[in-house]
Amino acid sequence: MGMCGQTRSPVDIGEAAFATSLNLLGNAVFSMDLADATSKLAKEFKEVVWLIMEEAGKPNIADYFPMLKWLDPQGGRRRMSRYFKRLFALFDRIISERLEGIPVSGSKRKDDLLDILLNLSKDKEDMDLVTMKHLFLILFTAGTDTTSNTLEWAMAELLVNPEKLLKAQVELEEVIVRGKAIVESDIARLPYLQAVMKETFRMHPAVPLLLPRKAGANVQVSGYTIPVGAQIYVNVWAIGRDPTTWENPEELIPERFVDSDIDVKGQNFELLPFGGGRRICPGYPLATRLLHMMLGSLINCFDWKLEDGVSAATIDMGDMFGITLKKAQPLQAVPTPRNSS
Ligand code: HEM
Repeated sequence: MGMCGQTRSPVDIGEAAFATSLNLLGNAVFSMDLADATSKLAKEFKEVVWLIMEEAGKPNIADYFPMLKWLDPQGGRRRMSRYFKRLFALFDRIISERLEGIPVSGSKRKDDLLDILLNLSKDKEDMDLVTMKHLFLILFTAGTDTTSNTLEWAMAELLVNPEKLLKAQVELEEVIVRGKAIVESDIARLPYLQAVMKETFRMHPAVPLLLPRKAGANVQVSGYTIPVGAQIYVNVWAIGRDPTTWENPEELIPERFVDSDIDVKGQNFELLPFGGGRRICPGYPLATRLLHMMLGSLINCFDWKLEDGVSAATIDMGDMFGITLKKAQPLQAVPTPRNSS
């Protein structure tokens, strides 16, 4: 980012955010920098997680015509099992190096998730290596793309609404210092930044239909019968843009969340980007912290403009529907370092 700032060249915001999320998760789980461009293992890891997310987002005709499932007409299942094998081979390598006591290069490891699970596995039979690897799989797939897509949308919305970007930057200058990265303890003192994040969650929920659920019994909801066994999708994208709930739902108005009690913890049904109830996203406390820190730091350390030839009027703000809601055209933006005041 700093280099792009010096050469005034554009940054692919989604890609930078993906690498950052992978790096933060990699540190928490394995004490490893999985975005390290010089590490072969990190490169392979990043590539496989990216391929899995790409594949998971592709529409599959067999989902609409289940009798075609066994045929795997688009080859998605075959490709996905190849990617899972590659990722599990990487997990195997990381786990066996840890068991053999090989130190993690360049890191001061202290009770990361892998250590905790390995210790747990000594007493608990059901915490075996297979369970661990599946847990890592879900953490890395559920935690990276969702976070990076949300950050990309937040930046895109601020770049097409420069007056909101300026307002967020002014708040940061007043509360922190201009040009400084923000830390977790700063977040509580930045209500406008929090409101920008909530507005982004409302307009661009990363998992637009949540994860599918199955009705456990026949139920009546608003006069409709939902039969036992039916697959249920909750369209939080549509809920976030419902004009009977939100005034001017297509506009970015973070102010609607300033002095409002509405939060993303599953209690306010008009804003459910992380779902709710027993299956609410377990990563939401981590994701919200990461997002505030990433967005706050990006806009406090740099001024931003859209790449040459693109303006707020011409930028493509369309989304690409997949398992996560991605910006169809990757956001390219040019940073200029902001000097500390
Ligand atoms: C902006 C970031 C994120 C968003 C919007 C998001 C959203 C969601 C949603 C909507 C669900 C399904 C909940 C439901 O159906 O009620 C989910 C599940 C899940 N998320 Fe997240 N998530 C994010 C980040 C993360 C992170 C950082 C992690 C972990 C590191 C994570 C781990 C998980 C896991 C493990 C599940 C499955 C839970 C289960 O099946 O019970 N997520 N997430």
